[in-house]
Amino acid sequence: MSDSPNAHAKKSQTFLESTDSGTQEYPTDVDSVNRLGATIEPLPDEDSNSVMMVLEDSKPTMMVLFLTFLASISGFMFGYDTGYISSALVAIGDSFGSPLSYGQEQLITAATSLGAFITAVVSGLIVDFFGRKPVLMVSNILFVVGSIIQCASHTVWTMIAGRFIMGFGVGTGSLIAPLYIAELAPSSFRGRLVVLNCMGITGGQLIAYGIGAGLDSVHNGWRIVVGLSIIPPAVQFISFLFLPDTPRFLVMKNRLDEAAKIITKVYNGATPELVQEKIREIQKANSEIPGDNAFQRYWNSVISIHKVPSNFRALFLACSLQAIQQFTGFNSLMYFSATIFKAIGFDNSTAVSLIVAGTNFFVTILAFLIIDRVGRRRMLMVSLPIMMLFLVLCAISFHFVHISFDDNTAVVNGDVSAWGIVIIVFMVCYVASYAIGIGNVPWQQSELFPQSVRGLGASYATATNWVGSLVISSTFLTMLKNITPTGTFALFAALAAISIVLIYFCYPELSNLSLEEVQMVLTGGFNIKTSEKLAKKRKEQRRARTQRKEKARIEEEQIEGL
Ligand SMILES: O[C@H]1[C@H](O)[C@@H](O)[C@H](O)[C@@H](O)[C@H]1O
Repeated sequence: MSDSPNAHAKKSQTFLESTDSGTQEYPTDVDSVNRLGATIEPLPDEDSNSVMMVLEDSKPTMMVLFLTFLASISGFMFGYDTGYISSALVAIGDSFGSPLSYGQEQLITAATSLGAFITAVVSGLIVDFFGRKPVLMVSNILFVVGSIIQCASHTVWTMIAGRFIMGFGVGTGSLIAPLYIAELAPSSFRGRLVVLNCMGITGGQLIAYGIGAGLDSVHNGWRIVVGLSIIPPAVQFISFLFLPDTPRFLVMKNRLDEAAKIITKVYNGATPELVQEKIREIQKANSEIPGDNAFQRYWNSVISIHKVPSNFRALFLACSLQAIQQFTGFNSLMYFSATIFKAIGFDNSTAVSLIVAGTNFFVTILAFLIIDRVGRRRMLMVSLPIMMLFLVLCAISFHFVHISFDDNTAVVNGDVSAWGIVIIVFMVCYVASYAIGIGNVPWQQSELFPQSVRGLGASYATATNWVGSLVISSTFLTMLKNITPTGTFALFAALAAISIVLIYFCYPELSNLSLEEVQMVLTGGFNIKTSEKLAKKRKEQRRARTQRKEKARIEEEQIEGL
């Protein structure tokens, strides 16, 4: 039942007052953190039996791994659908009557990013109301419809329409999959499990490049490449018919019994008492956004995300990281590396591009292995300076290579020189340093927000990603022509330099913290020092607990052996 107008007005007023002061959520803990000058005193000590330590420390259950794997199919589709287009553009040839013009190629490529941008914005509105699972399933339908239209298309415009609709699916999936995973994962494994989705993206890109190259000379082979993309969303759709939404969403909707059932399944060692404690913890971190209808609630979340200081800090960080990921230029290589390598003079440029996609994928596996151990902040502070270095080296090397342009701004000819090889080596190093840090960390975005604005915040950040991808993919060739490859790579390097300063001063260490602790860190400032201390403390506590468990296990074995 909805509130009476008076009651609702009062609720909204209280809400707005509290958002002004920024103390609406987590009154006790956050106040203590602020009072103590952002020390970590109010947090549980090593011997505490708190939910944070027992549940968040637990190894992911089979159920969590299974759900993460299925959700990562969205990542795979994101990668596959953005990856196949470079080979398809070549393979389409004159399937639509005449060869594609440069402008048509741009439109076909950009249609998916544009569609993705639109749904990344809209989905933020709906995931918090309808749930993560139903919206994910709708994205599957959009993927399939988009693929079918493309497969059957005989004109450029139907192809563009198919890519656009598929983009709706890509945008929605790219928002929800990491959100779904982050909300399920125990905190000490959250980073890794979200990176699994990134492995889906980079693996999808690699496979799309590979299949595209393999079917290059098959008549209408590009239709097979597109047609294959129907299978993963169909599998994901059917699986999710039988699978749950996240406990955090269910608690938000007051469906506590369902939430309890799932918490029991996703956390190892979840006794009924711990499950109840976990639910209370989630409730405490969750402020219900008031409003009589969806629009009012959406509007109030928009206000909350901008006016509550900790929410706004989270928003600033999530969007900045996605912008840094895109504006430091990686996708220019993803989409145009074949063009660049052709310009430098390589005959089999698609094969050389496979090296870029392969490096991105394999280094993402490395990121998967270390993200929770090394920490997000440290990975960024190592990866960005190395990236900047190799961007500068690429810029310098391009100065020594002769590249010319035709009227369509496409890059042509040039001899393979020693500098050409040097550029490839530098690019591979650049891609590796990208993939170890900024290629993955921004997708941890959901952990920055409290669940009352998590969908909205993740949607702003995902939309930033797609705008960046759209801008870079539609301006890169023009930049090469107008400010030269040296100027273009120097510009990316300059943006990387600014990013380093931003991360150094603003991005706290969030690895190993529970989603509720992240909110405490972002209250009253960016609290870099506090976050580092807290993350370290959590890590040590975890190590000590593992050692204690191991010791107890050995002792038990010895007693049994007597
Ligand atoms: O994290 C992903 C990944 O790095 C992809 O390779 C890239 O194409 C995407 O734009 C990015 O969001």
